[in-house]
This record gives sequence, structure tokens and C-alpha cells, in this order.
Amino acid sequence: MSTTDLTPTGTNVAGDTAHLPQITPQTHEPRNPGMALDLDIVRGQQVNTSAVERRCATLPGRRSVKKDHQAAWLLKAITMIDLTTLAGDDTAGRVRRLCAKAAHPVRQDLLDAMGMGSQSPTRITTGAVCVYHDMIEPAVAALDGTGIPVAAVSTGFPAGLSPFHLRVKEIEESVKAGAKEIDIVISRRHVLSGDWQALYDEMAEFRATCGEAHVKAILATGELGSLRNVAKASQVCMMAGADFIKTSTGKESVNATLPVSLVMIRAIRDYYARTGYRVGYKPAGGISKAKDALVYLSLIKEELGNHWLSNHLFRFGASSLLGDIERQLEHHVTGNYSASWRHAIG
Ligand SMILES: O=C[C@H](O)COP(=O)(O)O
Repeated sequence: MSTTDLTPTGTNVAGDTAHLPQITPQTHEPRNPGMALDLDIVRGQQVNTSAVERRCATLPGRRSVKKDHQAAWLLKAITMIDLTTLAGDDTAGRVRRLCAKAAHPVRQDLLDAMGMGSQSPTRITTGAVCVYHDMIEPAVAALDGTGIPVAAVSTGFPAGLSPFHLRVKEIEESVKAGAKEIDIVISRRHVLSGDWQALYDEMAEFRATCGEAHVKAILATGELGSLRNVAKASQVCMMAGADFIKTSTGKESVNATLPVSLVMIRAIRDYYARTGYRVGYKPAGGISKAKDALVYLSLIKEELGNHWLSNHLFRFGASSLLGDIERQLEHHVTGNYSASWRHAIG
């Protein structure tokens, strides 16, 4: 593969003749300013669960891209990863290793073989590195000069049950420490009790506290009870100014799924149709295989279009996906699969 293969000439992930993904980042989106809470829209959200499940069941089987096209899509997927470590035993050393991997996510010999080496105008890095507050400082230092932002999980992640003023304070501290993206967790109880005003107010204050830092609203969809609640919570968070809506913390018993993704993606589509603002999407938790990443990208392309195939509007929250993608790229280049330990992350 050469960089020219990344120009719009080939078969794409949806199997038609439209464009291959562009690695070069698109220009920044205008931020979603939010809008007043519109309860008619929120209460009017409907989800046909069996139709959603039918649509999602057919996706993995019928979407496939091969050879150079697959490698191009996988390189693109790397640029959309929030490379994550959220463990109680995180250390500065582990975070520095993760950051080194974020800056150089694919072995040089593999990039060279794909025509994406040092001569290429395109540099492949992950979209961000995602850590807990205490790991922001080593991450910011390790990523200095790379252009890769640090994302911090916040607001009492993962449960979001600490006192409200401390959740707000945590955002302030993380922004001060250098996080450019803040992944907040919503109060699930506001969704489960249908208190949309409380959810809106909380989200609006989190967004205001983030200032210039972009805010991703983690819905923890596995704890919201129904797809209809997922649709409603998505709308409320976007109305309150979320830059991204994100499925999960990775700590719930059910994390990112295709049905939840379809519901959230369609909420984003509705919001764009209504307001003209594009909100980003971040599935997170349990996405660890390259082939799953391709299915997610095909869903985005079909439901939202090429514009969303940019790391300004789409991220994977994942700790081990990059290792599998690198393994598949090695197979693409050499014809052999290596052991997964050869592509260790962090
Ligand atoms: O937001 C990211 C998730 O916590 C990562 O989850 P994972 O370890 O299942 O990839």
C-alpha cells in the first residue's frame, strides 16, 4: 500500500465505490453550544428494539474489507483510539509507556512496508491518551510535542456518586493539570427517575466548567435500563452542550454494544438535523478486536456519513484494541500472525 491508496479511489468498508478513509485530520468542528432543554423532544424519543437488533445482527456478517483497503481502514481506526489505562495500579511508568505507544502506535518496519514510513506526509498516532486525574501530569509530560491530547475521566468516575461540588472541582483540577478532554460520568439515577431537568443542569454545569476542554458525556448505557432511556439521555446531554456522547466507563457489566451504538448514533443524527451541530460518538469498553472496529466504522459511515469518520467526531475508548490492530497489520505485511505479547500496550 502506498499513501496514494488512501486517496478516494477504492472500495470502502460499506462495499460501494465511495472513498477510502482519509488519514489527514479534518478541520475542527464548531463546538456544540447546546440549547434549552426541550422536554417534548426528550419524552418523544421512541426506539423499536427488535428493528434495532435486526439491523445490528446483519452488520458483522455483510461488512468486510480486504487487503490494502482493510489496512487503510485499520490505520484510520488507530487515529481514532483514545488509548486508555484506568486501573487502580496505574503508575507514571506505565502511563509513559502508553504515551510512547500512542505516539508510535505501529512498528516502523510495518509502516515502511505499507508506504506510510518516514517519507509519508501522514503521521499515524492515536486520537488521545485517556487516564485518571492523577496520571494527567506524567501523560502531559510524555506527550509534549506530539500533538496528542490527554483525556481525563472525571466527576467521580466510574459511579459518579461523589458530592456534586467535588465532581465539579475535579473537572477544574484536571483542566488545570493539562487535560484537553474531560470524560464525565452522568448521574444514572437522574435517567432512571426521569429527572431530565436535573440531568440537563448537571451536564450544563460540567460543560461550563470544562471551558475550552472538550467534554465527553459517559452515559453508562449498561445501567440505564432501556434503549429508550439511552435515546433520551443522549438528547439531554447534547442539549446541555456535550461535545461527544460516550457509551460506557468500561467498568459496567455491559459496555459498548452495537444496538446501543445505533440508538446513540441516530440520536446524534437527529440532533444534527435539528440544530446543525455535529456531536461526536465514542463507544468504549470491551472493543478489543480489529474486526469489531471495522464494524463500528461501517456503522458510522452508513448512519452518519464520511464527515464523522474523523477523530474530531469519533473515538474508540479502548485499552487493548491497538494491539490487535497492529497484529492484523503485521499479518497484512508479512502473511503471518505474531503472538499477541509482541504487541503489548503499556
Ligand atoms: O473508556 C475506555 C474503557 O475504559 C476501556 O475499556 P477496555 O479496557 O475494555 O478497552
